[in-house]
Amino acid sequence: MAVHEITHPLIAHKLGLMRNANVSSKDFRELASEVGNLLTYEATRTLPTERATIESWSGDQVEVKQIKGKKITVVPILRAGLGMLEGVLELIPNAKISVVGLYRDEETLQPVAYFDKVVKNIDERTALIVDPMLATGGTLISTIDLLKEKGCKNIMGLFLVAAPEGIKSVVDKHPDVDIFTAAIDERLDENGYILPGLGDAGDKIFGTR
Ligand SMILES: O=P(O)(O)OC[C@H]1O[C@H](OP(=O)(O)OP(=O)(O)O)[C@H](O)[C@@H]1O
Ligand SMILES: O=c1cc[nH]c(=O)[nH]1
Ligand SMILES: [Mg+2]
Repeated sequence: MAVHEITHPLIAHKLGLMRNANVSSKDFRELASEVGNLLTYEATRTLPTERATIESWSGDQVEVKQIKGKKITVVPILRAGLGMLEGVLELIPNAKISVVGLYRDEETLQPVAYFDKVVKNIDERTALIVDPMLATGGTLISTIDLLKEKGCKNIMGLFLVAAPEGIKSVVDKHPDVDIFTAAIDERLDENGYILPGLGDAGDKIFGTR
């Protein structure tokens, strides 16, 4: 497993706008999607390619590269993961989508799973989990457990902000999973919120705060 903090200036700038207490839902949603797009570009950098021969505009046979194998299923975690989905799909528009629904119980901070609709041949695909926040790590660990139970072997996760405590828990439990995050923040507060963080990402994306 590797944890990648993507320190690109565009990502840093957009994340800075999202941290503003007065950011509107419209702006937060647009920025979540844009950062999701940029993280996808980074996370797909190491996808294996293969050579193929095609007929080009001139009628000549030319060798091109294409992504090898069964490719990707994008796994947005409801609700907040939906806020990044459009930006991810802009770069991999043919990806199959496997939706999972989990929320974090506000008292216990434990994840509660309430929905999953995963593509059938997930054992042949790389799963790209998308969720703005990796806090205690409980939600991500449950999602990875679920995907592995269904046979998925290659798993990556995209996050806007991750807490060191959550990253450690995920690395301990699932050392094979690659994590790409726009920022590794300082710590969790006593309610399990990331500091400095973004606040409640789901509420901001859906305007329910
Ligand atoms: O790492 P954890 O401590 O498990 O917390 C992270 C989870 O919390 C948030 O979801 P939330 O429970 O607020 O659900 P929502 O997306 O429906 O708002 C966030 O989008 C992650 O899914
Ligand atoms: O900081 C946090 C932690 C969990 N969920 C959020 O939306 N934000
Ligand atoms: Mg929420």
